[in-house]
Amino acid sequence: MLRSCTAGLRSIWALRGRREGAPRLSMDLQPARRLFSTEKVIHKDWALPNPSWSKDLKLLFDQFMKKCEDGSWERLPSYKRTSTQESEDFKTYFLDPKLVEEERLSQAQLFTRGFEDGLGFEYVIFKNNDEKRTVCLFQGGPYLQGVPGLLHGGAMATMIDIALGSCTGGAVMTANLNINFKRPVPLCSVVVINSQLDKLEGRKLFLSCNVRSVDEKTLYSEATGLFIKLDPEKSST
Ligand SMILES: CCCCCCCCCCCCCCCC(=O)SCCNC(=O)CCNC(=O)[C@H](O)C(C)(C)COP(=O)(O)OP(=O)(O)OC[C@H]1O[C@@H](n2cnc3c(N)ncnc32)[C@H](O)[C@@H]1OP(=O)(O)O
Repeated sequence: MLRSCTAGLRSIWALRGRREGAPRLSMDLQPARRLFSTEKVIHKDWALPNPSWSKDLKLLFDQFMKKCEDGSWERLPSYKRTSTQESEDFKTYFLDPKLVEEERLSQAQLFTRGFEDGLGFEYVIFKNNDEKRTVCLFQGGPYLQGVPGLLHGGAMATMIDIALGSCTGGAVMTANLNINFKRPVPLCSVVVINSQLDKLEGRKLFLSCNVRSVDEKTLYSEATGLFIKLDPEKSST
């Protein structure tokens, strides 16, 4: 595990070195091309393998991609920024434009996707629509440390929230999240989050999940969540 983490860090440093050189090169580019490359970063799908992914993560990814071939499972793409349509949909609920300046909003991005490759949240979610469940493959990088050598519980809570939320679809918000942390998660290891929709009651979605090691022998956490479908008649702010 330690070796794969060190190897991961080495490839991260290699990537960082390359990226640090990138702005100098782009100085020569025409503005239109610069805009194009920025657009490419914004629209990049981050739920795909990169050099920081460990052997375990790549292996599981390949297994689930196979399951997608007959259409029973789908890989959910993941972007740094919400699409214009999604942002517009959410504005229906959060109407007060004074809350966040437009300029700040234009810089906004999903914080799980704000890290350099391998340093933060590396994850991909697969969804089985018929069974109303998802599987999230997650590798927490070195910047997510809490207790030395271990993943921060808040990072785990974030991934659990996202994993549970991926079982819902549409405009929902987390109203309640309960987590039992049973075993600490080693930093840079891969965990599997199995989530399911247990019950739908009006606008309330009751969900649960468990977090296990790749070999399924270690149960790291169990959680339940309540998500509420937003009511267009109500403003939440
Ligand atoms: C559109 C396209 C989307 C695409 C998008 C893509 C985004 C790319 C992925 C990003 C993924 C990031 C995932 C981040 C997910 C967060 O981080 S969400 C942020 C954290 N959560 C919050 O800030 C929520 C704050 N709370 C609220 O805004 C409001 O309380 C809520 C949750 C919207 C509910 O308010 P409300 O609509 O007025 O509902 P309300 O009438 O109070 O309650 C409805 C029912 O739920 C019950 N209820 C409400 N809260 C609770 C509670 N805490 N416990 C128990 N019961 C409760 C009520 O008792 C009521 O029950 P019934 O009487 O109907 O039986």
